[in-house]
Amino acid sequence: MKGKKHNKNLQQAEDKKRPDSLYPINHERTQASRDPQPLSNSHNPCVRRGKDMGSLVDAAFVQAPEHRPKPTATEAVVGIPRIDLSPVLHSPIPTAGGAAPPAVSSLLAEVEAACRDWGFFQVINHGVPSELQDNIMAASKGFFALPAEEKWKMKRDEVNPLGYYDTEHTKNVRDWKEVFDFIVDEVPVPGTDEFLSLRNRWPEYPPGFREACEKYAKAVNELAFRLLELIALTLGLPAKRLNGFFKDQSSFIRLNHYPPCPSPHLALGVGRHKDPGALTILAQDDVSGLDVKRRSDGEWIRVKPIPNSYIINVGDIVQVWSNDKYESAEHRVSVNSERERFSIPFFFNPAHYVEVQPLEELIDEKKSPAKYNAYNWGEFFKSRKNSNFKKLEVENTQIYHFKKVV
Ligand SMILES: O=C(O)CCC(=O)C(=O)O
Ligand SMILES: [Fe+2]
Repeated sequence: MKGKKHNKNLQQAEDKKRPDSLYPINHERTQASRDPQPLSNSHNPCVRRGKDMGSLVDAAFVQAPEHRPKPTATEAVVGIPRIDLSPVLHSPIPTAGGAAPPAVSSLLAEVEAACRDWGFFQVINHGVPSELQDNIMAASKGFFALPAEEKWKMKRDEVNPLGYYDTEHTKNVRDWKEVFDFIVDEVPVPGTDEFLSLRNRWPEYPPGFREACEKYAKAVNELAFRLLELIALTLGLPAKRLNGFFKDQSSFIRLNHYPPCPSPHLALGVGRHKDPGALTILAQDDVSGLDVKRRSDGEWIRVKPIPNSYIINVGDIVQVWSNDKYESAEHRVSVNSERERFSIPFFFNPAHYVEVQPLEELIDEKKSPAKYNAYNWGEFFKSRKNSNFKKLEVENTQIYHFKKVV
């Protein structure tokens, strides 16, 4: 993989061959891809080093040719909208959009256009103290730098999907990353099974890890509710119309670490996907990598990091609630061979028992009938988590499975 000539040969072979035949793959490796094993390199858990292999990308990570990133990222002249939240930072959000002061009305218009045209936007002046973001980033870096044995003490299993994990698959291709997940509200929810009554795992090292995570979660949770209320207003609903769904919320935070990748043109940090929850609030460091699929032409657009901002995207649940007024946009994470990248998404999810369906106020049986059948969020979440845990032969649950046939 090191020599230029070898790279060139790989490049030429790319579009002609299936991914599995790109490398000198022996049967043992292919088998290992089907049944992921813990990897032993603590600094770069995705790279396998072997006598005969140098440091190659395991076949499990290789994307099909049509899903591989282009050698250079596209940075749009007009990228995802940047929205200044200061009009609602220090004053309460009005209960109805119509009664809003002019600065809030124009903010609502910006949020509405961003959700409609991109499904993504960046926010500045969001109210989360930068110190909390710095602390959790430092905690995340400290944790992922631990020896593999230490991280495995926190390893996720089939009963409790929280904690450390380095073999997640997106659409059945392994992601070039390691993660640590924790839930925001650790309250037992009556009537839920073991899988859904989640308990956080907290590592002993680095010191202060838990405190940094919990303080950060509290602050971003406030931002999440503020965004939810703005979105409700843009749908012509009372500001707090959606808040009830988040009593007993199942939101969780993920610490993502994308190590440098020797073949960034073949693998992805996270394969293309749409977030299944309501909203995602993402902090990223200064290494770019998030690509959003532009709705107008299907082009992958790289999101430029803005220090101390958040990237917001609407998830599948907002798509269903809004009956397709807003669509959850496809995105992915590209990796690079030089620098590791850290990101921290907050997945704002309702209670497990919520039945997700188009909001009745937005439905008119004649003019705009409901486009989705109701589905249970807990069941959906569970089937998604199970499919990310193992490589399956079939596609996992998607909201279009609940789309009504008209
Ligand atoms: O790391 C990122 O920029 C995005 C990660 C992401 O899309 C996800 O974890 O769902
Ligand atoms: Fe995502």
